[in-house]
Amino acid sequence: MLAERGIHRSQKQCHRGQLVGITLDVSAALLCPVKHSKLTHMHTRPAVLTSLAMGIRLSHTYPTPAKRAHELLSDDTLRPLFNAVDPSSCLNASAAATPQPQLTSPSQTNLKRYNYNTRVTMLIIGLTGGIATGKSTVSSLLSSPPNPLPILDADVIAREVVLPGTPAYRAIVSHFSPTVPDLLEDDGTLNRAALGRAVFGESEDAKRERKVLNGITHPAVKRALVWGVLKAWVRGEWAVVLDVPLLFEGGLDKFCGATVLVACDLKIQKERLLQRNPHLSEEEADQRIASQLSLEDKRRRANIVIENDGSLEDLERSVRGVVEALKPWGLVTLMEWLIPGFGLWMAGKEWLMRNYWRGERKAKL
Ligand SMILES: CC(C)(COP(=O)(O)OP(=O)(O)OC[C@H]1O[C@@H](n2cnc3c(N)ncnc32)[C@H](O)[C@@H]1O)[C@@H](O)C(=O)NCCC(=O)NCCS
Ligand SMILES: Nc1ncnc2c1ncn2[C@@H]1O[C@H](COP(=O)(O)OP(=O)(O)OP(=O)(O)O)[C@@H](O)[C@H]1O
Repeated sequence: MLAERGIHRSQKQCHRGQLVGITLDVSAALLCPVKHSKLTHMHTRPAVLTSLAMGIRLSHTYPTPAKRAHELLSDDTLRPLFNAVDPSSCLNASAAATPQPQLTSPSQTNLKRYNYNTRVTMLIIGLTGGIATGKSTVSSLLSSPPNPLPILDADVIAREVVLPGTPAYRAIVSHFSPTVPDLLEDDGTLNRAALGRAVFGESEDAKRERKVLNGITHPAVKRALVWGVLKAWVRGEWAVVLDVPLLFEGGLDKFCGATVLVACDLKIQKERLLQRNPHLSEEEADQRIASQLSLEDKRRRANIVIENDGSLEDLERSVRGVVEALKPWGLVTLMEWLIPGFGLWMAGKEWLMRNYWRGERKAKL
């Protein structure tokens, strides 16, 4: 069923910017000879030496999260998931031309371009979505047992880097205090509602001020994310989740092995936003939504789309499916470490495909 729908071809599209992965993998080979020597000496030594000498990572291409999901779930369970694949994302022209059945349930996981190259050391999962679509809810599910993943939440970090005394705080006060009179609370912290009113919206002024605020906060947020990723890698996590609302806008998706979008209908998004932030007027809610790349654009860019229009139970089910699909395959991992030629072949293939795919992407956007 999956092959008919061209799902198998779409893997060529998702070999994307993985400099972090490459660096981590080469570093792993350099730093972890002990770990590798736990495997058969005769085989692992040439594997490690080859990867070091060539300076090429032994990539982890898992062409088959979908196949894995297929094995775990029945065809009936999977059908609604794969029905949701955007035909334009398939390379297979005949599959793209096939009429696509409509979504059959309100909350589904859209697994597309599913070959999110997991790697020896750690998979970086970029979690994003529009404002109030449910990223934090998904994050908390991902960080819960039985398979808790470490989460780096950009919103939380963005709050920390603007605490009084930080360079970002000083820069914000210096730039915004002349135009935002109520910029500071009594205790000296930023009045976030007032700052929000100054930067959200589609007017030229708001756009300019948002650019300034992003220019101040984003470098600090990115630095904190890099540290967080390194710490997770040192701890030996198999994956780390970057919960970043502006993942695509800020170009951070280039460093992710997989990108997961939490999306929902615009009307539901606005309702959830107003319910969660009752101090916002309808107009302010619209302005916040309009300050981000549209969900349609994000849908086109993401590897996985979680449609969060249904209940929390639906969402929980979708998240479980995503984790299963992303989990590494032990056998391929072992093969790549044991057989250097196989690992190198995978790395070369990936390099070619990544470049090919990036060309495609530029042409499409
Ligand atoms: C403007 C600020 C003060 C408003 O604070 P407030 O407490 O009302 O909102 P909060 O920070 O909780 O953000 C809520 C949501 O708004 C959206 N959002 C926040 N900043 C931005 C932005 N610069 N552009 C577009 N959307 C944004 C995100 O979806 C975020 O999840 C604050 O959002 C901020 O400092 N933004 C700049 C830093 C940033 O870009 N943060 C996002 C993660 S990198
Ligand atoms: N499936 C769902 N059913 C009902 N309510 C939901 C569902 N998913 C999320 N919500 C609610 O919607 C609101 C927004 O969700 P959440 O805070 O997770 O969004 P977010 O994308 O992280 O928002 P932000 O971009 O502002 O950080 C919350 O009040 C949450 O409880």
